[in-house]
Amino acid sequence: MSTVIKGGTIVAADRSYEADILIEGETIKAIGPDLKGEKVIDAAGALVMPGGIDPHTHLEMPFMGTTAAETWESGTFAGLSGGTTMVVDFAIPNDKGMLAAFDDWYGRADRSASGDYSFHMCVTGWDERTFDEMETIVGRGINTFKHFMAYKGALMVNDDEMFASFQRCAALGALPLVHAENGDIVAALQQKYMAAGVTGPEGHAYSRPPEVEGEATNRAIMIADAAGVPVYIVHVSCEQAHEAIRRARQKGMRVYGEPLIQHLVLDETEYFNKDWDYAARRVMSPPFRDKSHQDSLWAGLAAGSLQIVATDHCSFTTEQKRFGLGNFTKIPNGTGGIEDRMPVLWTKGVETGRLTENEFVAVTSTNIAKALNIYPRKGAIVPGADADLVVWDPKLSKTISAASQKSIIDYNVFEGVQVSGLPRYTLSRGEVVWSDGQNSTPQPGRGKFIPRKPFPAVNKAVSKWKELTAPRAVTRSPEHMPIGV
Ligand SMILES: NC(=O)NCCC(=O)O
Ligand SMILES: [Zn+2]
Ligand SMILES: [Zn+2]
Repeated sequence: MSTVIKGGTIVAADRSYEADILIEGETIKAIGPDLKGEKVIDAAGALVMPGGIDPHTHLEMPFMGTTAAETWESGTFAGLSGGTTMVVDFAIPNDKGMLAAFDDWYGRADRSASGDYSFHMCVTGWDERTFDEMETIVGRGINTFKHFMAYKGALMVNDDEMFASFQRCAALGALPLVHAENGDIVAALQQKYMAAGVTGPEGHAYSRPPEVEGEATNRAIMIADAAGVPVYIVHVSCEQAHEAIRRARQKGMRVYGEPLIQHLVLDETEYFNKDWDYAARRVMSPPFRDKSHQDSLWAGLAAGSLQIVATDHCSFTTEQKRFGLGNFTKIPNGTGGIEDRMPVLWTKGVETGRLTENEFVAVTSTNIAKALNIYPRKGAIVPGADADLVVWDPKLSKTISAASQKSIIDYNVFEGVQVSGLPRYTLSRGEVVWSDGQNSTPQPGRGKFIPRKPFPAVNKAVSKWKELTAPRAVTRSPEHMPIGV
């Protein structure tokens, strides 16, 4: 079966141009004028872009004594409705280790995902089994390992554990990811504010100030440099963290920075809302910041010091958030955004002139595919690529509302935000899986695991340079040595 997408403007990360796209089976066959296919998709007046990739989700994540309520079925379908055709979720090893975690995550995604997916594997401690299992995990198609510098007593790793894991990543051609917040300081500040009677969601924001994130970001970067490996900092929320990334990149270090759509658009005043539920629903780590930090993140995306926009979609119901009534440290951390990332970024970014349409494609898809080593199978409109495509209609608009969303959560942190720019159609490997106004439904089990090979180039370059510039012993001939000592 062949399909042609007709009459649209292709928007890629590097340019925009008018052409049709011919799809055969699951992949792009040809790009050019006047192409013909058995089925025609109308893209007149629309932009055709690579499907969005959300590199940071936590679907059905067991966390803080509960499990994120957004499921693989609802989450991936919500993503497709907003133009996201692939997600990368975080597998968390329990006592049974990484291989069991992989099987667990794979089993649920395989049964339920409507769109394609991959996983990052979390490193939550360090021992011989972890060392060995990392290699097996790379063999299973995972090239990224996540480290939490926060969540003391749960997921947090210390510097020595992180350094050991980063060295292992370097050896395996894998990329370490880091949640950068100083977990010791956060734990101390949590106690301080609770003791002072600040028990509501605002205490969450007070206990995680930007300095705590900036310090940890800088430390993670330095540890990666010492280990001779690139590093990817997730959910960069503030100028302090952005500054550390900018500084490192200026020195030639390979550091990637990922702000979230939430941090770009929502600010800390959300936590001061008089309605406890309203504020608690917005509790996530790092917390929302003030407008000056938002300006820094937008500038970073335009300047290239930040390259990726994600969601960290980790959605809990209001009932789950209420576990933290009377103690903000018990409010499950996480917010949603998978459905709204692309429309909100388009509206607040491209429609305002903060981003070009090509930068939009870069930060929602192409840069991510490159950073995760699945380019150009994903993130590109070229012959041979998977036909994951969005026919994006800049004239379609809506007001975001929990009442009409595809996500199964009972609220939406973007409630009331007006967006213009939405998918007219979303295609996943050649099939229309979302069609505006047509009652599209989830197709659980349709999504495929996308294996990701180790990095051939960047890790090799970093370790080669490290080796060339490594400190070496000075060779001294006997006449330059003291005698008789
Ligand atoms: N971000 C957040 O608050 N929850 C999800 C887990 C994480 O990424 O830290
Ligand atoms: Zn995190
Ligand atoms: Zn996360």
